[in-house]
Amino acid sequence: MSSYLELKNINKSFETEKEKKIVLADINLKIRENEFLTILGPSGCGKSTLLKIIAGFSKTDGGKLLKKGKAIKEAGMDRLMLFQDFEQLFPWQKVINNVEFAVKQAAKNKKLKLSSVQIKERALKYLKQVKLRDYQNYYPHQLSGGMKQRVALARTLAAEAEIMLMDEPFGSVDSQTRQELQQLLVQLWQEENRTIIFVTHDIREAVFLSQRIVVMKNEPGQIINIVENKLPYLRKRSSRNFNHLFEELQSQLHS
Ligand SMILES: Nc1ncnc2c1ncn2[C@@H]1O[C@H](COP(=O)(O)OP(=O)(O)OP(=O)(O)O)[C@@H](O)[C@H]1O
Repeated sequence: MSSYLELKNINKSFETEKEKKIVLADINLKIRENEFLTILGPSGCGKSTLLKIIAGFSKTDGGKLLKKGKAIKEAGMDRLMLFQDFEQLFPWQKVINNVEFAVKQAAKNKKLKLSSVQIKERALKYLKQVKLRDYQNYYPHQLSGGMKQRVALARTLAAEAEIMLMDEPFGSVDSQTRQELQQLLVQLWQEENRTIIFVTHDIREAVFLSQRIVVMKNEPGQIINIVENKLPYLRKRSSRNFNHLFEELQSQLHS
């Protein structure tokens, strides 16, 4: 398997006044370019910690993170995180300016000179993709939670992050909006060449979204299985195969 991103023997512990707690133990994982990978596991198994290590926000106790064979030790614009929190946009900027900010960052990174018209055009392209073009002049506080997550999604796309690290981004929205956002994300992933690493504890979300599902267990956080999900997109939540995979994953998580 060609490996784009590789986690090699990653270990992580946190020290508190009382004890040293091993959170991640010997994590080994190869991630393919442009794949949609989900990390599924119970609360506290270290999913967010693992994502932060990939983002370069959190140091490991040992092990390596490699991208195309080269060690990466710091955060970079190639790996951006999207969180559950609705308040990840700049509240003082309109929707369009939030996205333009990311377009400018991406251009700066590539040493590309863009005119203000070009910057706006690019930002609008991403807002159109998340179906929020008509809300370009709204401020974040004038949007619903699901809309804010769509702007955050547009901003990550506009930043041209090759790797999108998503930490339960739809965890705070109602179930109908959540399903709509899941469908939108699959569509965006199919349109854009991005690698997505998505953290969730929701089995159905993992089955709906991803090509591979990394199943983790608790105390210490370890990978217990990696499941290939070959169900054709767009997945039907009511289908027999969908529910079969759901049950298989459920039994793995509870074993
Ligand atoms: N900064 C920290 N200091 C001490 N312990 C921490 C810190 N960050 C995380 N932990 C501990 O690491 C463990 C894993 O936390 P993490 O947030 O990665 O789990 P998770 O699988 O993402 O959980 P959830 O699904 O509930 O968000 C937990 O026991 C948590 O208390």
